[in-house]
Amino acid sequence: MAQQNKPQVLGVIGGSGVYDIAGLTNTRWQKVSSPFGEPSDELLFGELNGQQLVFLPRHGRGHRIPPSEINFRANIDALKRVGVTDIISVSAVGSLREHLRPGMFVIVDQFIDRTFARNKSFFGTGMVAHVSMARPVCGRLGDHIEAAAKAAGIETIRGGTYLVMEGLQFSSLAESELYRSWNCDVIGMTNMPEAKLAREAELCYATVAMVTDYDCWHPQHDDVTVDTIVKVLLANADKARALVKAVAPFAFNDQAADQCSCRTALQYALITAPEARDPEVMKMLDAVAGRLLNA
Ligand SMILES: CSC[C@H]1O[C@H](OP(=O)(O)O)[C@H](O)[C@@H]1O
Ligand SMILES: Nc1ncnc2[nH]cnc12
Repeated sequence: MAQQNKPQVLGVIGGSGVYDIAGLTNTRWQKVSSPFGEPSDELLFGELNGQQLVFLPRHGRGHRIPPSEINFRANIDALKRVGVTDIISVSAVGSLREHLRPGMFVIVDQFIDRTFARNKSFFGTGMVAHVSMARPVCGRLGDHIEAAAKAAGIETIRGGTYLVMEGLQFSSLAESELYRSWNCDVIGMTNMPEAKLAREAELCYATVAMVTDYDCWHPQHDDVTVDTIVKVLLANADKARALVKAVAPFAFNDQAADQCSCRTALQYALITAPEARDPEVMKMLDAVAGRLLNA
């Protein structure tokens, strides 16, 4: 069932403060069309140590697109379409825990999805599928990020629950305290439905969450503002770039990648009978579910 001999291509989705990626060679920005609409921006193709890497700024260059209006489906479809197999999401987050201080990096492993105004699936009427989100991030990719961070001397915390809120406004104090009572660790506005769609597209997905603030619950810290977030992001941008660079050799040289369960996430997920499938919907799924539908 594993996908044999598929070349590994690392994709990086850059969040707030990360609108391109330094140190790539043979770079070109290129428009990629998707049946799901417009991705956030052109994709930046480049090479890192001779291996292909594809970068997409989640909010577009210049941070034009707010979280609720990001076309997550087009972004993930475009990355899959150009051959990306593994996605590292880089995201700014607020901390809901005393010990997660601004400047720290967290490799999150769970999400609580509180978003409500977004297209959350590639599937629907005409082709229904239900993938597992029990373990929403790729543990294998998480291992590589952890190893790379260690090698690069970057302090990271492994594990944590990311509460995904709709926004665009930041949380009220009551909401922030509610999420803390749910044992959430960090809060942001973007990693859902991104992680769900990556799973549907059978892509490995892991998040590096960069803590920028204490949201609004900490009695000794000011309530979060964009200004504070940007200041902390700027101070940590080099660290984020160094981490992406350091992960690449680990991710590129992983013999176990083909066996990763993320890559067969749709195997037992499709439920619509072949004769009940809508050909138009199937056409749109050519990249996302091509492994099964074109077989
Ligand atoms: C600019 S502050 C709020 C903004 O930052 C985070 O985005 P991303 O995950 O793309 O770094 C947060 O989720 C909000 O969208
Ligand atoms: N406190 C916060 N709430 C939501 N998104 C964020 N991104 C960075 N900090 C945040």
